[in-house]
Amino acid sequence: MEFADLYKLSIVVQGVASVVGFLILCAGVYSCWISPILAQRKLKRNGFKGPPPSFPLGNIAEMRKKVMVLPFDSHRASLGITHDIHSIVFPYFSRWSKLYGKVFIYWLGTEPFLYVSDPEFIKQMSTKVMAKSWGKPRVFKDDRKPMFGNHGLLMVEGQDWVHHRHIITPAFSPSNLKAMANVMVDSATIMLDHWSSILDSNNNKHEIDVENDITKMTAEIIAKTSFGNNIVNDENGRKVFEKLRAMQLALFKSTRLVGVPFSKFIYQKQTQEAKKLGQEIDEILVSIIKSRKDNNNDLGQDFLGIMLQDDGENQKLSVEELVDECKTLFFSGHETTALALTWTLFLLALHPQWQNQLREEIKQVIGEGQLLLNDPSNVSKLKKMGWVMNEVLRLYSAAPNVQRQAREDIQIGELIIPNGTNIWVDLVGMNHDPTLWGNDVNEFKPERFKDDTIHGGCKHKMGFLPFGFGGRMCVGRNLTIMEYKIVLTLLLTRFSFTLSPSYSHSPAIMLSLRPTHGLPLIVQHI
Ligand code: HEM
Repeated sequence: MEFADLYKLSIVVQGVASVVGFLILCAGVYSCWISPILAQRKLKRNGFKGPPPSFPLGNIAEMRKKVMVLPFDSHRASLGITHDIHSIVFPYFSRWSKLYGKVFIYWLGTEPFLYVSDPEFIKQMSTKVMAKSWGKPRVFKDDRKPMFGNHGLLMVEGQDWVHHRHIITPAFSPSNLKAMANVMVDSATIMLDHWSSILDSNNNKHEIDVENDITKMTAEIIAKTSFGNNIVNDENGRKVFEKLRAMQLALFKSTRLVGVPFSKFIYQKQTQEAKKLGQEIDEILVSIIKSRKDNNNDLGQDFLGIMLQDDGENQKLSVEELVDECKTLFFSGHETTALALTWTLFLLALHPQWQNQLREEIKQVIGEGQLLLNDPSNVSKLKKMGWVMNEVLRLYSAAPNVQRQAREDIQIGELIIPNGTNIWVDLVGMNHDPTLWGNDVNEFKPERFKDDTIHGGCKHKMGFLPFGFGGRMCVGRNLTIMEYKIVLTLLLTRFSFTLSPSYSHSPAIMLSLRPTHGLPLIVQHI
């Protein structure tokens, strides 16, 4: 090629590169700036109010100021133990809802979110839109991809969601759950025997961080129920189990600027760490799934085995989908249950009379000694324990919110929720709303569920949604209820609990609602 031709070619290449660069810049400016401004105008036209956002953080600056966890000592000194936690964990929502009502718009970066803590609005929303037509916020899908993938039940949408839900629901059938009860008894007993040996060498009284131990135990239970009993001894199984927990910690550590353009580049180290762990976990899960598939004659009755079964009607899930389902079940299946148990022990430590009432009920319903081992599913008859569980989920909602994204314009009364708007249903806000529960809203009163076991006397039937609402309601709720009752029965029949002086009351949102400094309790043999 002649020099002149080369020169012409390089001019053309430079021209094309400049045009491509310009187009990328335009696309960036449009999606990060112009599109959010247009969305904001549309929301205002449709009657939505809310705190004014600024570019590029939206309302995050104001939210982050208040989210900061106070240092251990100053927090202990400044806070007594109050169950009025909405203004502690979501001070900005608490303030904004006084200004703008129970439905308003706020911004995470350049993403508009519709805040909702009005049960009537939720009722109307869920009658207008079918479960499969809701989306899940794209910003969260992206942010939590290493944990849940994009093909697990929590994140899939549309017809894919229908397909996944259809395959996964049978795994939680009563007969499958009954078969899982012994796994729960075994794992809980290992933890309790360990506590016993600590007490034996400490004059029957010792401080134990129960949150830590309970989380490990529920993680072991979900690992065994997902992949079979051998998973904790198997080399690959142990690795995947450890890496899943490491990734969870990596994601908890970081308070990322979700919704802010290019924020991934600011938190590059954490993003890379979670991504790398995510890839390693995927590889190990693929090898576990493949070897299980090769052993076609014995797929097993754990979650993985059930998901692999072909009922002749449904196409099975692909390996990629199975990997995401395994991760989804692991993360959504142990953290929330562990927190429900942890906050229960906290509240029972403050209310020893309820420890005694539950022990009495256990004695009456289950009897003493070995009965639990004969038929662990007997625990379903423990009614008072059910009230306690509901009251704990009300005061300290393990899952503090439910999220959706509109995939079409939705008209609710006079308002139109524009397509693409993210929706944040504030369960903590509703659970602590005196207009729904009365003036004793922040008191621990399990008896409010005595005559109204489902709604606890809440003034609106959609005001208490610990497991979500509509067709996307939690698929694991029956498993949780059984696990909660089995573990709590075993705990209360062997030990008594009081709050340690070193406990600092600092509930905080780290995906779930957690005690920031753990839960140290003084544990004694009965
Ligand atoms: C105290 C324990 C639990 C609480 C408070 C809880 C709460 C929730 C909530 C609020 C939702 C969202 C529902 C919605 O979007 O409307 C949900 C969904 C889900 N939960 Fe749970 N959950 C718990 C335990 C579990 C367990 C043990 C598992 C699995 C073993 C599980 C698996 C899931 C899955 C897969 C979804 C997505 C369902 C779908 O979108 O179809 N959860 N849960």
